[in-house]
Amino acid sequence: MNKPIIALDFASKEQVEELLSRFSEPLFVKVGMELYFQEGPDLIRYIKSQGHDIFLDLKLHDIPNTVESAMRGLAKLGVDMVNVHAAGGLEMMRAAKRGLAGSSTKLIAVTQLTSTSEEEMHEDQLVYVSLEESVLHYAKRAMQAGLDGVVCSVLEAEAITKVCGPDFLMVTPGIRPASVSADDQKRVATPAEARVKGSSHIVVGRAITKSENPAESYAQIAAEWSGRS
Ligand SMILES: O=C(O)c1cc(=O)[nH]c(=O)n1[C@@H]1O[C@H](COP(=O)(O)O)[C@@H](O)[C@H]1O
Repeated sequence: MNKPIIALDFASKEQVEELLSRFSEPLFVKVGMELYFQEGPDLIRYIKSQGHDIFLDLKLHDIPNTVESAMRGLAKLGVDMVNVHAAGGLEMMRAAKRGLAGSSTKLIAVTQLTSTSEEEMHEDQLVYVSLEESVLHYAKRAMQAGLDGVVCSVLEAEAITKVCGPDFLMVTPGIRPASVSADDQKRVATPAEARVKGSSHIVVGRAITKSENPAESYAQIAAEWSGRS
């Protein structure tokens, strides 16, 4: 069972140090735009020096040439996973993969954000299919482009496995233990539901980082995710 990925949605290295100081084991952490835009590659090198795996979540979405060049730069950081928006298209995803050639960094594509409801997808994107159909379409395109998997919600995981097979990564944010508020997330599920529905990884931010005792919350979530509780 892969470790839960902790979303380090912080504004500074000091906050990262404070959180990491509460753990004694190697973690899988996610660095997103908020943190990376303020602390940059030095922070990535720092987290790696502490022995943690990193998902660098910058959700690239641009013309293929720009994405390929950006990925060539990110490949040098030696992170474990990066992502693009599947909405950037098949050619953009292929370009992203070319940019990572020679590195072992996994590349995944965001399908529909877990903060998006079906109604919002219709209104904002004028995409008039079901949300699951849209996510499945993006998953198929990501697979066709040779990517390692997708970011999706737990609610679509079973349908994606049927089409893309069990080895295709399904990294699922929008994870909330039963007692925790959904905040801005619309398509949420518990760690246990993620296991049952076949997620390969869960991403958990606020349920850990805003908790009174992050290490204890992490341990509870990891136990539920792995079926030990
Ligand atoms: O790519 C992501 O990581 C991502 C995709 C998505 O569809 N939904 C989503 O919530 N995320 C990220 O996952 C994390 C979820 O954080 P919490 O809602 O606090 O658990 C945030 O860092 C989001 O940026």
